[in-house]
Amino acid sequence: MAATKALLMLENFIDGKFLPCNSYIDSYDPSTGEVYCRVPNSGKEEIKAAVEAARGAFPGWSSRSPQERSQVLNKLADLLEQSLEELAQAESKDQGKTLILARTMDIPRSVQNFRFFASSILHHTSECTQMDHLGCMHYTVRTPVGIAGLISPWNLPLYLLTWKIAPAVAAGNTVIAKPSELTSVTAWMLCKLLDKAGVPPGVVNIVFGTGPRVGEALVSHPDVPLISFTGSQPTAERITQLSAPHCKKLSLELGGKNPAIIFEDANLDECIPATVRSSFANQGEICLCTSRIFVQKSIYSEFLKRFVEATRKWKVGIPSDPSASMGALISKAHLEKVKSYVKKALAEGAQIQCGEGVDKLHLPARNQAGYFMLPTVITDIKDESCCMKEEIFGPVTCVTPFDNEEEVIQRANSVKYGLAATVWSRDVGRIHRVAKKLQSGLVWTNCWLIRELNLPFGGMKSSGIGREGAKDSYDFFTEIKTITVKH
Ligand SMILES: NC(=O)C1=CN([C@@H]2O[C@H](COP(=O)(O)OP(=O)(O)OC[C@H]3O[C@@H](n4cnc5c(N)ncnc54)[C@H](O)[C@@H]3O)[C@@H](O)[C@H]2O)C=CC1
Ligand SMILES: N/C(=C\C=C\C(=O)O)C(=O)O
Repeated sequence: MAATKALLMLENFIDGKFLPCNSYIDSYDPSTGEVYCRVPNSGKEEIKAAVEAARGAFPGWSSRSPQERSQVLNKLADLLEQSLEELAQAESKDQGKTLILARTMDIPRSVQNFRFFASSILHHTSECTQMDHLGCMHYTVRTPVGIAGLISPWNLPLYLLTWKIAPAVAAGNTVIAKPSELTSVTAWMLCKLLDKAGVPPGVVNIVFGTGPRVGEALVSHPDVPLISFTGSQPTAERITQLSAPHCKKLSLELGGKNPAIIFEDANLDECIPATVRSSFANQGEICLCTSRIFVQKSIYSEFLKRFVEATRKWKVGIPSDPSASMGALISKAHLEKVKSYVKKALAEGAQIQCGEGVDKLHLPARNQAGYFMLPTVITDIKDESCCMKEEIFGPVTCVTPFDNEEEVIQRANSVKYGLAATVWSRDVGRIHRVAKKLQSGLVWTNCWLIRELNLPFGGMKSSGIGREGAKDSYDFFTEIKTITVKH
């Protein structure tokens, strides 16, 4: 009889201690479809304990100097970096992404998040004004808000969790974080490093479980005055409703339906590989991924031919395959949802140029039940189609022709989202004009996903409320007060 492998059991981390839970949720390896880990199914009781711990730790942590907090965060960054390979292996297994991506993007960026906020916390200044005729001066001070509730998604698990934990604790808050129940392993591994880095008990508490159960308990708790959330728009709506009676501070980083606009003077040698990457990186499971590609009519046929050829070379493979560009999608339910969009497009008369239903996916026998799908390119689709309006969050992108600048701006802006856009042209004037008119929190021109962490990150319209970055995160995680002194 084959020996059954022991499941990885996670525990909550509250007040510096790992604590078991009364009930657990199964967590799947997306590349095989097998359960490999069990995640605490926490609820109100665990949130109550975490709030007590975070409240107890707040006076000590918030009264430390920025320099002292910075040292701790730098130490944590060093420890994460020393565990880079182990964390990358865990992230790839838990999420389904390629090991290469976890190694080169997710974990390095998690390290960078701590280093970045360890540095930026040292450089904030406050405002001061004078009213000499009244003998007054005025100045502002900022203080940490208190206990920060942080809720993160499954697509970039440690990367997005640390993007919230680092600025919150750098500013002197204590935190209760709830990672996605689908990808909790690297957050649990992070807990093992906190004590060694010098993070006092209760400063960072991580409570695992589902959104409706533990997520809502966190959002509804009256002693958690601030919620930072990254995830879907319907969940953001629910969080907003639950927070309203308490007037909580909210930062909401939500989805996108991001356009790429490709003008006839674009450098296609650069644009095509970058647009394949912007459409399909991380299986298309990044809120910044391109899902509507507008191509000027005169180059449409050439672009499409070359884009489809390049997409067919974007290999889908098991996450550890070094030649794979794409791994497995997060879950069976999500895979089915993404595939259902391709079916809907077909039913509307669209053409599938490559990928789902057209090409064959080759996988090893033990991965046949994994959540894989080929990168898929759709054409001949109307702007009103759900594939052109709704966030699919998978490896599916639509290509459509346009005639002129004015038309394409109007079409690009005709969705409820406004997160990220790319514009490809050699005409500098046009780039500035178009970038300014796009309803989008981020516009990358002649590139994609080059991040400047100092500057605001976030979306407009249904893509969210608030921005994250050096100054924006500091403003969000602190309260400002104006003090007037008459002398
Ligand atoms: N960054 C992004 O833009 C993301 C977008 N999505 C979109 O959302 C769709 C659904 O994915 P989900 O995993 O269901 O996203 P989600 O928005 O439900 O999950 C994100 C986080 O919110 C938590 N959550 C869920 N319901 C909650 C509630 N009622 N109260 C408090 N916290 C709650 C989840 O447990 C998870 O930690 C995806 O297909 C994709 O379109 C998903 C993940 C990230
Ligand atoms: N928020 C997301 C991506 C952020 C990327 C970055 O900060 O570089 C997302 O996919 O949800």
